[in-house]
Amino acid sequence: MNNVNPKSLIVIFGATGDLAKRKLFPSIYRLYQKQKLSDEFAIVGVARRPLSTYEFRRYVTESIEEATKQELIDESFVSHFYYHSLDVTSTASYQALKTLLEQLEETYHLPGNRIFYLAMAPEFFGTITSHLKSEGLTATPGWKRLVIEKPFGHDLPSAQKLNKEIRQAFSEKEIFRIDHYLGKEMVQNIEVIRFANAIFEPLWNNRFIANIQITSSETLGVEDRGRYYDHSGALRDMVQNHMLQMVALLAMEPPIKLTTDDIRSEKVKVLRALRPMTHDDVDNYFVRGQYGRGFIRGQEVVGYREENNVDPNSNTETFVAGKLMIDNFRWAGVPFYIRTGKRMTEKSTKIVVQFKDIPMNLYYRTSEHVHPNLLVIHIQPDEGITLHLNAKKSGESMKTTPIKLDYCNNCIDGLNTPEAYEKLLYDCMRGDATNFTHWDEVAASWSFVDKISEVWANTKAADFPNYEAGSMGPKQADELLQKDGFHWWPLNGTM
Ligand SMILES: NC(=O)C1=CN([C@@H]2O[C@H](COP(=O)(O)OP(=O)(O)OC[C@H]3O[C@@H](n4cnc5c(N)ncnc54)[C@H](OP(=O)(O)O)[C@@H]3O)[C@@H](O)[C@H]2O)C=CC1
Ligand SMILES: O=C1O[C@H](COP(=O)(O)O)[C@@H](O)[C@H](O)[C@H]1O
Repeated sequence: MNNVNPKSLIVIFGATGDLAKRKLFPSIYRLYQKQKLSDEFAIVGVARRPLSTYEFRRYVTESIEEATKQELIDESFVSHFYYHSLDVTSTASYQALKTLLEQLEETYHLPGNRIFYLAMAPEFFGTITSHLKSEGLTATPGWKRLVIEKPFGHDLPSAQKLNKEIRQAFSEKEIFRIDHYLGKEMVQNIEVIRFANAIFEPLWNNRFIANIQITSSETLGVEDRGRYYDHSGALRDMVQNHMLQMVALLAMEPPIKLTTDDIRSEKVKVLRALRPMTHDDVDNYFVRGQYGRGFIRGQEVVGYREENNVDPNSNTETFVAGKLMIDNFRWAGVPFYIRTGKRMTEKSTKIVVQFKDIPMNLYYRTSEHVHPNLLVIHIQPDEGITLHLNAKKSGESMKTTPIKLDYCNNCIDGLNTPEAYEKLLYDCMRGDATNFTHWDEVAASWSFVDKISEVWANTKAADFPNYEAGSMGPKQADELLQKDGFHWWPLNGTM
């Protein structure tokens, strides 16, 4: 396949914001360095503040230098960047933007392929797409694509409303809903580990797997996103999208082919097979937490309720643990435990697949306990796979000892492992939507999550804050597994 993208023009709405600065500009630069962009490309940044194109180029350069911690060597790169000041809520300046796009397409000999990237607050998504259409910016001789950031709605009804709005201007095939976890190297590796290895797929079911644990922990607090986060919480911010996407990839049936539609349709089936929570189930299956004061790497940090733009009596959860059951033939009876939170002990995303115990312990006289086999998929910061087995303890007669077979992905690729946004942008430019979420996945995820948020919205969490910053969350999250005879496997590799 040709590794260079088709000639296209990218319009970034929200070009002066945090996402553009930290993720999008550095990713475009890396694609340029790797010669994955066509020689002729143009990027137009859009935001309200009045900047000249010269000032914007300076800003892009600084953003990239800050992100890559290197001086931007290739000056010609930023000469492809242009700026247009516009308030997206008013149609007044869309015509001038249209003229700019047409001029650039002429200058760069572009065939009219346009990517509209909405790196802006979600309340603007519907307005922007409607104005793009009414002002004629979507009427282009080439293809058009819309990249849309999360959150995609706040619940199912708002997501449906938003979807209806953007579908007035873009078809489902033209919409690329970003879930940046799907761009992570080891998340993409889940399919390969499962479907390219004869030893796993036969065991990948309720006859051999005891439970699956997915943890995504962060040490950061809400930082400067209190205004958004206090209305969202961890359930909407992390579970509805990233966590459920990982569940879907782990649990889906092998797709007929590795095409976008085949993979997505298998993922949707999993999300639809999630056992819906009844009002009474929520307390038994889900745990919420909110951090109080504590220490992160020896530094004292404030509690969630003391953060900027957070209600001092906030009932918003910054931690969620849950037990999901997938009611289908393959997974009946196997709990999928998920856990995610802010201000936890360490920054780590890991999946642990715990296999069932051997039917009988032949070594009970010499080894009281034979360690369960575990397959650990390290998503971040270290990327790799560890298989936990048992072997004979050296020098001892038939005594077992746990051993690990380790594969480290980023030890080989090191800093060259492409960043999630880099890969997703590249996919979008090539029109590959596999690692973006289809509307059906979004809808099924909201249906599941809405039941939990409804219950939580109507019941105040009496014990908030219920975990200390720097800990692994409230004790109820441990009890969730203890009730089933399991425990969370530690993240630091000591099993
Ligand atoms: N930041 C992150 O790490 C992540 C962000 N996201 C999502 O990405 C999106 C953007 O987030 P983020 O970059 O953090 O947001 P910021 O608040 O940092 O940036 C918002 C951008 O929108 C522009 N803007 C605001 N109002 C208008 C308007 N009326 N007309 C034109 N431009 C406007 C702002 O520029 P100006 O003030 O000059 O108009 C700014 O460029 C959100 O949907 C967020 O949820 C998702 C995952 C991670
Ligand atoms: O989407 C989000 O993800 C980040 C965590 O992403 P990661 O790649 O650093 O694991 C989270 O901090 C943020 O709250 C959420 O909106």
